[in-house]
Amino acid sequence: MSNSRLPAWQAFPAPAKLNLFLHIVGRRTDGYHLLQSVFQLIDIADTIELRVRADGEVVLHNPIPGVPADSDLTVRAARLLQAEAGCGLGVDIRVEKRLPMGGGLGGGSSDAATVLLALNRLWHLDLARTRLMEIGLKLGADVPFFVFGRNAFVEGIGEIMTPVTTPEGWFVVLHPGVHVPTPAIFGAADLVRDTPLISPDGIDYAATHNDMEPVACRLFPEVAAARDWLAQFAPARMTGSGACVFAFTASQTESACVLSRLPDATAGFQAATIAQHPLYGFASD
Ligand SMILES: C[C@@](CO)(OP(=O)(O)O)[C@H](O)COP(=O)(O)OP(=O)(O)OC[C@H]1O[C@@H](n2ccc(N)nc2=O)[C@H](O)[C@@H]1O
Ligand SMILES: Nc1ncnc2c1ncn2[C@@H]1O[C@H](COP(=O)(O)OP(=O)(O)O)[C@@H](O)[C@H]1O
Repeated sequence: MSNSRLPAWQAFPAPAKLNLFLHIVGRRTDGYHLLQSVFQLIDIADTIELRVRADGEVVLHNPIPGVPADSDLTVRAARLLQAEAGCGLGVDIRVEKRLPMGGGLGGGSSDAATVLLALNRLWHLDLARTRLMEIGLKLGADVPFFVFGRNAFVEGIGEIMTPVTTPEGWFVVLHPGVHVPTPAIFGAADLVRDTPLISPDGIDYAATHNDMEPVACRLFPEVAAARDWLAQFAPARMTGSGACVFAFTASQTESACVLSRLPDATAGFQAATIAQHPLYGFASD
């Protein structure tokens, strides 16, 4: 095929999430932890560019330094979808990373979900959302949420979803500049694993917390320092297994004002809430 006959690249967003709270409520027999959490979509995103190939190959054109192409969640998502749907088409992939890796913002999982949703359309698979969520769970516990595509009360290890309406506004998000390894937090002896169950109806956010936060703050004082700086302006907590911390503000002006006071050495950004994944319509219900 000559270059002029190649299909065009198409760009698709992969938004981040914040865990507005994260309770650990038990443990499965295989050691995986059972959670209750509200996952909130925000409008900062990676961009995934895709171009369909007729030869069945899945090719990542710009691997992330330190992540071999075969391990990249975008490549793994495309190959798993090919296998599960019995599809003979392939895809060229380019990933423009904006979301810090290992920040608790779900970047890798969102990249994978965007590949599943976009290829569902580009490969004309027409798989139902529930089927794509099942496939996504094989890639990571956060992937089903992004395929679900709406802010949700999430249970199990990340596969049970109840849609929730969350307050609209702006978050200030700080990256403390450390990498918190998720397995180290889940494996810690002092991790609280028996927080009482709550109901998704009428959540009192002030009465919630992130069970992983005290462990992350003990292991990485930088996380505690970032949270405590932010807490001068608004209630602040950690997302997921860290390292990012966030605070909610009602307006962009307010979040910009907090960011303007951020010490030079600390990385931070603002992001607005979104109610629905931009590729929500790419799977049928
Ligand atoms: C806690 C969350 C909340 O969103 O953290 P973030 O990754 O977003 O920070 C996720 O559920 C993280 O799930 P996931 O992203 O799949 O975790 P991984 O890094 O793949 O898991 C690493 C290890 O943590 C343990 N693990 C993970 C998920 C879980 N519900 N229970 C566990 O015990 C397992 O030992 C697993 O092998
Ligand atoms: N496309 C990808 N983007 C980010 N991380 C990826 C990707 N593919 C594989 N990974 C791996 O997944 C790990 C978790 O990344 P990420 O999802 O950004 O963090 P978190 O789960 O804390 O939000 C990374 O450290 C990296 O090794």
